[in-house]
Amino acid sequence: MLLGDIENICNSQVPDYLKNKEIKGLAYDSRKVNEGFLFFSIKGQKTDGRLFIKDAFSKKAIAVVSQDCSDIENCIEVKDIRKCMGKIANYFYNQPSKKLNVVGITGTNGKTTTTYLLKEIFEKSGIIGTTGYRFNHVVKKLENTTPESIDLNKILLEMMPNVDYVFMEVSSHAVTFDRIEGIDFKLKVFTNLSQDHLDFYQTMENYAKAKAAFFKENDFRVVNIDDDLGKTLYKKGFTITYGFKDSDIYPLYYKFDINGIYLKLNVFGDVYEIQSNLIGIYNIYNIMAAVGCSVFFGKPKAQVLQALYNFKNVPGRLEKFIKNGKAAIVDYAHTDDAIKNVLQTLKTITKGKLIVVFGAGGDRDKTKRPKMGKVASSIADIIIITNDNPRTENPDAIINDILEGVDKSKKIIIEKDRKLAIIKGLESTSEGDCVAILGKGHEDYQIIGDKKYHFDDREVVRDFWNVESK
Ligand SMILES: CC(=O)N[C@H]1[C@@H](OP(=O)(O)OP(=O)(O)OC[C@H]2O[C@@H](n3ccc(=O)[nH]c3=O)[C@H](O)[C@@H]2O)O[C@H](CO)[C@@H](O)[C@@H]1O[C@H](C)C(=O)N[C@@H](C)C(=O)N[C@H](CCC(=O)O)C(=O)O
Ligand SMILES: Nc1ncnc2c1ncn2[C@@H]1O[C@H](COP(=O)(O)OP(=O)(O)OP(=O)(O)O)[C@@H](O)[C@H]1O
Ligand SMILES: N[C@H](CCC[C@H](N)C(=O)O)C(=O)O
Ligand SMILES: [Mg+2]
Repeated sequence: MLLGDIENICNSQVPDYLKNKEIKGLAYDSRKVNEGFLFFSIKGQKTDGRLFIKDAFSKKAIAVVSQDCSDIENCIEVKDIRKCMGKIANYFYNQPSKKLNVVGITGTNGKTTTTYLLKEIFEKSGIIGTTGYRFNHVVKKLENTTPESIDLNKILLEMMPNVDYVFMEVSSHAVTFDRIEGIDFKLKVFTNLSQDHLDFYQTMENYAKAKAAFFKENDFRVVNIDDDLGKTLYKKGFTITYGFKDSDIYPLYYKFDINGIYLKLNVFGDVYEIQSNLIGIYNIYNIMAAVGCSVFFGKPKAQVLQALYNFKNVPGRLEKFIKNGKAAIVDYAHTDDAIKNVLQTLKTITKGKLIVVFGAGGDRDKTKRPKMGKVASSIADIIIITNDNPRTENPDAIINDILEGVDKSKKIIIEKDRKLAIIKGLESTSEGDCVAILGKGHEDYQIIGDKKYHFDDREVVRDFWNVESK
C-alpha cells in the first residue's frame, strides 16, 4: 500500500513527495513503530500521540497521520483520525472481515458467554473478547475487550486460514472510539442494557446511544426484545427476536439446579429440547442469542443441541467448586444487574446461607457501587466487601461507596485483602451453603495503583479447599 492511497480512503490530501512511498506497517503506539511504518498520532484520554511523533520518526516511521499537521513534517492531515485509521487498517490488511463471517455482539452483559456458546456450535470459528482471542489451539490475551482497529484486522488476518466464523464482543467504547470502523459484520447481536461505564458516558442515555450506534440501517441482527433498547433495534425483515414473549425464539419450559438446565425453546415454531451446564434465567437469554445466530446461518438443529450439551463453561463465569456439600462460585458479575442475576440464581438452588464476596473496580463508574451494595445485600445473607481492582483510587473510598447502598441489618464484613476476604467467606460456610465470589471471574491479576499483581479468585478457592472447579 502506498501513502498516496490514503487520499481516497480518508478523503484527504497527501503531499506529492510522499505519495509513492510504500507503507510497511501501521502503529497507533510509537513503542510499536518499526522502519517504514505509518504512525497515527491520536489524542487519547490520558496523553496525546503528538508527544510521541519524534519517537516514531526516530524509529524510522515513514510518515504520520494526524488531525493537526501544523509544524510536523511528513504528515498527512485527516478530519477524523480514528475512522481513518480503521479504514486504512482494513485496506492494508486486505479486508479480512469481508472474507469471514464476522458476528459482533454488544450489550452490557452476556457478550463473552454468548461468544463462547457460539464457538462451541460453529466448528472452524474464533472468538475475540474480554478473555482474549481464541481459535484452534491459539489463546492470546488482549488489553481490551474489543481491540483497536489495527490489532483487530491483524487478528482477523491471523485467524483467516483457520476459521470461517469470528464471534467478537463489541464494547460501547469500541463503537465510540471507532475501533470497529471498516469491519464488515454479517450479523450483529444485542443482549441487554443496564448500568455500567457511567464514568465515561455520564448518563444512561449517552451509554444507550453508543450501543445503538453499532446498528446501521440494513444490518441483520439478533435482538433481545424484552429489553427496552432492544425493542428500538427491531427492524422488519432484518431481525431475529428472542425473549420470553412475542418473539421468534422463546422458552416454553425450563428447570435448573446446580448441575445445569433443561430448557424447551420455541424456535420459529420448531421445538428445541436443550440440556446445558449453564444455569440461571439470564443464561437462557444467552442460549437464545446463540440459537438465533445459529438459525441465521442455517446451522442444523441437531448440531446446535449437541454443542449446547457438550459445552462446559466460560472461564470465570459461574465456575463451581464443591467441597463436602458446600459450594463456592466464581463469577464475573461487576454490575448491579449482573449481581442481581447471579445471586438470584444461586439463591434458588442454595439450601443454606448465601454469602457474597465482592468489591468494585477503581477508576470506573462510581455510581454503580451503592447499587451493587444494595442489590447484593437484598439477596445474600452475609456480605463480605473487599477490593476488586482499586487501580489509582483509595480502596477505602470505593468500599464506602458500596456501603452506602448496603442493608445494614445484614451481617457485613469488611476485609480489604481479597484473598483473606475469600477465605473468610469459605470459612463461614456449613453444609448446604454457597459463597459467591464476584467481579473478577477469569482475571488472573489485581491492579493496585498502576501495578498489576498476580491474583486469581479461583486459585484461592482451589488452594484453600483443595478441589478443582467443575
Ligand atoms: C478510555 C479508553 O478506552 N482508553 C483506551 C485507549 O487509550 P487512549 O486512546 O485514551 O490512549 P492514551 O493512553 O491517552 O494515549 C494516546 C495515544 O498515545 C499513544 N502513545 C502512548 C504512549 C507512548 O509511549 N507512545 C504512544 O504512541 C497511545 O498508543 C495512544 O494512541 O486506547 C488504548 C489502546 O487501544 C486502550 O488500551 C485504552 O484502554 C484503557 C486501558 C481502558 O481501560 N479502556 C476501557 C475503559 C475499555 O476500553 N473498556 C472496554 C469495555 C470493557 C467491557 O465492559 O467489557 C473495552 O473494550 O475493553
Ligand atoms: N444475559 C445476561 N444478562 C444479565 N447478566 C448476565 C448475562 N449473562 C451474563 N450475565 C452476568 O454478567 C457477568 C458477565 O457476563 P459476560 O462476561 O458474559 O458479559 P460481558 O457482556 O462479556 O461483560 P463485559 O462487558 O465485562 O465484557 C456474568 O458473570 C453474569 O454474572
Ligand atoms: N472490563 C470491564 C469489567 C471490569 C471488571 C472489574 N474487575 C473491574 O476491574 O472493574 C471494565 O473495564 O469495566
Ligand atoms: Mg466480555
